[in-house]
Amino acid sequence: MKLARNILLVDDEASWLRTLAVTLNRLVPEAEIDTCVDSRQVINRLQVGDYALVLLDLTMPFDCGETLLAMIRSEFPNTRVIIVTGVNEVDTAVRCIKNGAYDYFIKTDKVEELAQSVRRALEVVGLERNYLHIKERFLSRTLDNPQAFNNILTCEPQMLDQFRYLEAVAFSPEPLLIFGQSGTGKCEFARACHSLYSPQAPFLTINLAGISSEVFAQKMCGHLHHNSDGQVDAVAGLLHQVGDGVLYLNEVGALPLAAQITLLDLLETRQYYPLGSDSAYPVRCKFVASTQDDLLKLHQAGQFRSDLLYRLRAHKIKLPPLANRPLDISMLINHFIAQAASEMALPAPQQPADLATKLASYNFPGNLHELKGMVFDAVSRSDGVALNISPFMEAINEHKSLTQAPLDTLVFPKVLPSLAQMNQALIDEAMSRTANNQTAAAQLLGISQSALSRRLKGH
Ligand SMILES: Nc1ncnc2c1ncn2[C@@H]1O[C@H](COP(=O)(O)OP(=O)(O)OP(=O)(O)O)[C@@H](O)[C@H]1O
Repeated sequence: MKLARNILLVDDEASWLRTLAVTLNRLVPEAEIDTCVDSRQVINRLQVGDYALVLLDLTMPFDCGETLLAMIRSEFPNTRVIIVTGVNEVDTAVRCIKNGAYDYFIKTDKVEELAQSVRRALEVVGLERNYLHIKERFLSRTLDNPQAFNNILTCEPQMLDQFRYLEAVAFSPEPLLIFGQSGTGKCEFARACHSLYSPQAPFLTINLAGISSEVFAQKMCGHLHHNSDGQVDAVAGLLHQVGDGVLYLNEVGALPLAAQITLLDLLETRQYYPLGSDSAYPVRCKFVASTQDDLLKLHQAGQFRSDLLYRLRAHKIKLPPLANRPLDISMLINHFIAQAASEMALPAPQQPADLATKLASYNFPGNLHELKGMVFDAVSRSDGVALNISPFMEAINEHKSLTQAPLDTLVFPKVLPSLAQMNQALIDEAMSRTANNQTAAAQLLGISQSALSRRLKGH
């Protein structure tokens, strides 16, 4: 289930129906429009078609509009009804709204206003359907499409929860925001979302780190170039290329403020204009954005728009760092050994039984990128039987020496103390460590007991 977009237009005047269908096709291009001239067929049509919205005339032979309105609201509560009629009576309008009509228009009203109301009704139905779907999926403990997660190995319960959540929200047309350090698997999750949402359509990525607002607009929307000979060259943007697929916005936190407005506009209007063109095209893709930065903090620092932030995180996934997934380490090492051996055409060496335990205290600052790199290095250095563990031990020892360094090294404050202050601090420390035993303290300081005694008296 994606956008709610099926609309049934009901009116006994065939020519009016045709005109209305053409107008709405133009003003609400994302809608799929059917017509019905015979009021007796409306309920049958609703039973077989998945209509989000019915535009209903009031005065028709056989079943009148008000009767149909009551039937639709009771039998198809998830379908909205907008009355479009020649009856310009306040009483009738009030009665229809009270009986559940979403809106009421006179046939002579401005079509733009009707189109706006149609858009809003489709959005409301879409949101309701999404909410129900997400609730149902999330409450279920099993995955319907486990194959979508084939490339994400894990047995950590917190990650499996994220699978179920992703499966529940993948079909929503709202954006998905994936938050996690580099190498925690954000791109793999975006791909899993694509496998669930639109596996037949493209998956495209745009890296936003360092991009300028102009390049962003051009890459997204494409452009038309008007040559001097009157010819027009068109360059298709990502929004055109991706079609109904998934567009992955990598590092959205790096997007300049002006480009954030462009993105917000795309998300809100679901329309775009190629540069150099004044024709609007519909945005049909799903957006998945990733970030290593806390967007709320970026917003507080004035670097990220709050309206975009709230729009992007309609659905959000937070991926834990690898150091918090101890159950996965051994399995991931085996996975990367197999991958490395196959890519380098080498025999796959065996993982030593205690390697994962040795790595338990290592914090993997580069997450899976780092683990993968270590395994590839280890496989290339192995004899084909046992995995060479030196790349792992080097990282562990480096980590140890970095974290222990401050203990063995003097750390001076920014403003250096005077020699007299340092002397006094050393004497105080030695006296305190030896419980005020002057002989022992003098030994620690490398001076005689009488010299220490003189200094203490002087102090
Ligand atoms: N759970 C997993 N099981 C197996 N391989 C994984 C898993 N998670 C990630 N990988 C692999 O680890 C590498 C890093 O993952 P990925 O690119 O998805 O991370 P990322 O968070 O998007 O990184 P970056 O922020 O640098 O773009 C990739 O080669 C990916 O295939």
